[in-house]
Amino acid sequence: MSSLNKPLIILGAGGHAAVLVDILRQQRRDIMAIISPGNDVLRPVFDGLSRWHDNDDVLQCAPDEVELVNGLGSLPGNTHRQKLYGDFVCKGYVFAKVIADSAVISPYAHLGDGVQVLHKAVVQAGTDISENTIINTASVVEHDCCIGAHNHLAPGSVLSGGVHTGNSVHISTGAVVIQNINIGDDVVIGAGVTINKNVAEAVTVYGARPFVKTH
Ligand SMILES: CC(=O)SCCNC(=O)CCNC(=O)[C@H](O)C(C)(C)COP(=O)(O)OP(=O)(O)OC[C@H]1O[C@@H](n2cnc3c(N)ncnc32)[C@H](O)[C@@H]1OP(=O)(O)O
Repeated sequence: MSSLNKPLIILGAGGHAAVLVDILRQQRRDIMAIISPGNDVLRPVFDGLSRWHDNDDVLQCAPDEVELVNGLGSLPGNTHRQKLYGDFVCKGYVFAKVIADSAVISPYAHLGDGVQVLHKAVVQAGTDISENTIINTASVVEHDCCIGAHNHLAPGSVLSGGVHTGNSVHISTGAVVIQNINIGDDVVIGAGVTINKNVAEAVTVYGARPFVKTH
């Protein structure tokens, strides 16, 4: 169970982490540190925050003293974000939810630990979103959807009512899924694609295939 009061440690210091820290600073959340293992040039949004260099630096804090924020972004085929989440959950740590103030979340939706809902995203009533999933900027998850763990709904993607996704699904920027579709585990839906049939697990769907129907 996550709390709004515990100090946060941000794992990662790239573009996705920058968006999250921006949201959290606007909400005046207590950020204890960001962890940036490399020699990245730090962005202005991180100014004034303590910088740690190793993910294991988290272990100096007991799991009940802090909450973690998964600052790694998610692209098709890259499992670092999911692995990082699993490694720290196994050690007893909890990942905080990050919800932008401009997001619209129904009180009748359920969000799992570590779910991130970014600016202008909408999550409608009856929807369930499992752990460590990103609902990215301006994406829409309509009523009664069931979204698996470790999904990434990239910016501007739209899931109509009653869509079910498995775990580790990536729905790319601007993709659209019509109502009551089932999408299997480990699927990638390409940018801008419209999905109107169920998708079996572990496939990538991309490219335009317009139909022309005579009236
Ligand atoms: C805040 C953020 O930035 S979050 C990150 C958002 N980014 C995303 O969501 C990533 C989206 N990625 C995609 O859509 C990718 O194109 C994928 C994953 C669907 C496919 O990637 P790959 O398997 O590497 O395919 P690849 O790039 O080799 O393209 C193969 C062919 O399909 C075409 N193609 C690839 N994706 C698409 C697409 N979405 N729509 C139409 N055509 C496409 C390519 O142009 C290429 O055609 P060509 O051979 O005639 O040149």
